[in-house]
Amino acid sequence: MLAVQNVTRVFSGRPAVDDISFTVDGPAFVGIIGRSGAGKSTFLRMMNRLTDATAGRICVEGRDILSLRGRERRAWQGQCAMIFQQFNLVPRMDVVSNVLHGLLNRRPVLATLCNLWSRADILRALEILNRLGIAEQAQKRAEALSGGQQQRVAIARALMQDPRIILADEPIASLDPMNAQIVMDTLRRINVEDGRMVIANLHTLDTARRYCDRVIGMRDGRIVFDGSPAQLSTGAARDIYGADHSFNEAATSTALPADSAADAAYAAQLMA
Ligand SMILES: Nc1ncnc2c1ncn2[C@@H]1O[C@H](COP(=O)(O)OP(=O)(O)OP(=O)(O)O)[C@@H](O)[C@H]1O
Repeated sequence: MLAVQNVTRVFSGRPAVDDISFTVDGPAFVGIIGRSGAGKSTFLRMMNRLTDATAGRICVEGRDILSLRGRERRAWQGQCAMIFQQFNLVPRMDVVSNVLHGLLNRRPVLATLCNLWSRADILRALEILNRLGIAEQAQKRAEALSGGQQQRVAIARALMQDPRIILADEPIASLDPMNAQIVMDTLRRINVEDGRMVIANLHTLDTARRYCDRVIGMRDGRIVFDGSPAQLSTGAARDIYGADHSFNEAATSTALPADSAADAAYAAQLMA
């Protein structure tokens, strides 16, 4: 499904991503970990063509998406939705309009400027919000929601694009542990239930171990680990983070609560 072949991105003579290659066969949940500056965001930005690569190919079902131009490039950007650490919602706009903005690059500019959405689009946005457990927030301004709710709105906006791949750049880095768990559970559901590939840059090892099928470790622009969560030992993590023997895993932990009341309530909602 995805083949990353010898991809490099150089900024001012220095490689931010340095000749990386890997393949993913199905709609897996892939976590990318590594210290700040390892090249994780640059890779995601090349995947969705926000940043050009200096060299290499990224093939999705046989098509090199790095070579797409103009309309084809924009169509590709619609197929791989991006989720950001800071949610990137329009704060003063209501939730459902924020979700509808996932359709931006599919409709005429004038219709968007006049806020003209079809009934079918609005119903779909509400359906997605309902699926993510935040339908009752639909009419509130985005800025009135908690961080975790805002990130779920951002996920809803991404789903509105009906993407094949979801790229999440540190999606829980601004959230408290409970909301971090809710957002990660939501991404996992979308991965499992819809069969959409998720590639998430993560800053905590325990999150990568708990949610990912596969973990890629980057250091100085290169892949230094590629394996299952079970293979991600403390020693492997030490290599990825370039740390010495004093490396303490707790420093990369969100300390997710395993059985808090909020988790139980969310789990009940998922099973309803
Ligand atoms: N637009 C740019 N211009 C110049 N250098 C850049 C640019 N974007 C990224 N870099 C550099 O590329 C390297 C990798 O950055 P990148 O943001 O990809 O790392 P990261 O692993 O995502 O780190 P973080 O977790 O802090 O976001 C860094 O040295 C960064 O300074």
